[in-house]
Amino acid sequence: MAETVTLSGKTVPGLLASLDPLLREWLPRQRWFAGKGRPVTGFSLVAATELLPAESRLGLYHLLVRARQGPGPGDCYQLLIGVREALPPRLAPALIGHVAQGPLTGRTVFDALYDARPAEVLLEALRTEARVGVLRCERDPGQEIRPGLVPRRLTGEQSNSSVVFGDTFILKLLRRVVPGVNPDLELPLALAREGCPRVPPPTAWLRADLGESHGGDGQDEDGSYVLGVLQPYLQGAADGWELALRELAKGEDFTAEARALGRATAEVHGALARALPTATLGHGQTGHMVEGMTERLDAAAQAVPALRPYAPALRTAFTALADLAAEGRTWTAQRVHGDLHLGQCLRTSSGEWTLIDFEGEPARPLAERRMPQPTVRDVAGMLRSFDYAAHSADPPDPGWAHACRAAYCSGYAEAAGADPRADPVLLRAYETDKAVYEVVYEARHRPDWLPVPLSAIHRLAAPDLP
Ligand SMILES: Nc1ncnc2c1ncn2[C@@H]1O[C@H](COP(=O)(O)OP(=O)(O)O)[C@@H](O)[C@H]1O
Ligand SMILES: O=P(O)(O)O[C@H]1O[C@H](CO)[C@@H](O[C@H]2O[C@H](CO)[C@@H](O)[C@H](O)[C@H]2O)[C@H](O)[C@H]1O
Repeated sequence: MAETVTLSGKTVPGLLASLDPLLREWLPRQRWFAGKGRPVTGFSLVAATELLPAESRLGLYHLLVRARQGPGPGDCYQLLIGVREALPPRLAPALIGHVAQGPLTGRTVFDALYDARPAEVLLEALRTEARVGVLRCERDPGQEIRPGLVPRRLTGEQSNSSVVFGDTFILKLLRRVVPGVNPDLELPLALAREGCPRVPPPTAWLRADLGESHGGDGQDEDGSYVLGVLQPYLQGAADGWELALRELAKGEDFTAEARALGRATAEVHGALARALPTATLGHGQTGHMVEGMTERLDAAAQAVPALRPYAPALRTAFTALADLAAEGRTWTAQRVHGDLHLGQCLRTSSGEWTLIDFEGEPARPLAERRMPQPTVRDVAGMLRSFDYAAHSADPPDPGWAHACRAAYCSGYAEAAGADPRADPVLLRAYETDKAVYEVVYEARHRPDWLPVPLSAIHRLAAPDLP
């Protein structure tokens, strides 16, 4: 049984003075730091909540800080800062630094998510729907959370940070946060209401309620931030990326799984279309969409020189779509996953495919991520992912990707009643847009992987070559 704890909720004057020089060094080194490549020039505090006072053996602070990087207010990050006299060796990888100034002088601060006690404190707060400082915990009254579940931090490369509790729940704490409705909570809640079994239903969630606008990136700005979501942990589930690589290494066929994944995607799309508003994209909206794709391509070509020679040919994928719209073609749009790839698909121990991580592409503005879009966008993401897997194999196996891509589209068509391949212009535009995104993503986060999306760019730029 978890030890009960009273969360302090105090604010701490001067806290940032203690942390600033250490965070400047530490923050840019984190996998989830979104502003890679530009130095952090300073911080401003959006909110600080003391959970456990620093005078106790373990101090714990919840922080929302903006990291300035050049002009503009900078991105806002969620940090859970632990404070101890000294770190035990098991917490060495969590070290942020030794404080030399301000109220925490002489103490050691660390990323508290590496430690069990802070994670227990968070779970207990969610379980009891605690309200402390600006933090608000809410939960689904229909799901039980047993007290005292043992936490374990996930160690994989992530855009956010996750903790598993007793193999029963997983808590994802968002790292770069923006005010407004977050699709990572909004869509799973809507799907749960719709009774869709393909997505784990949110059990509890954490928000910061700042009451007034604090500068965000879109129309949804309302001073309320979604900070984390607790959901059932699918014990024994395997992620699609690892499964695909395993089958590739063995030279095994993956088309049955690809087909099942296509069906699962179509079912989730069906439920989203029932749960949330849809739209028709006419000439104007399609033009806007094409403009966005073209702008992203231009920005990507600026940022990644290897993309430049392909830009004119890639642009034709977008102009072809604009031409169809000019002839009067329209498309149905609805809420979609927004960043679907094999790593977002979990195959449960009973063999069912489940989709996770509805945050959308983290780098895009929230308002854009929440806009209705053609479902082909997710299909394109998955098609790209089969290609990624095949090109990560040694030697690359384009035939494997080709077979999986076809099987995925067939599975999708079976469940949706419409085959994404029936609209090749739309599909090519979205696949191109996704490959361009991936080029930028890899250049920024994993330069060694850049050849993978670039090989697709090469093919997409010359679609008629064999
Ligand atoms: N409900 C779940 N059950 C089991 N594992 C999960 C679940 N949700 C997420 N995971 C694991 O956690 C990892 C990170 O989750 P994800 O939502 O993709 O976070 P991020 O946005 O940080 O990438 C996933 O790749 C998956 O392995
Ligand atoms: O899962 P995230 O929300 O963090 O998504 C980001 O990271 C992904 C990589 O971890 C990245 O996906 C790309 O690499 C995958 C293999 O690692 C591949 O399956 C995907 O098809 C490819 O796009 C994703 O784009 C990015 O947003």
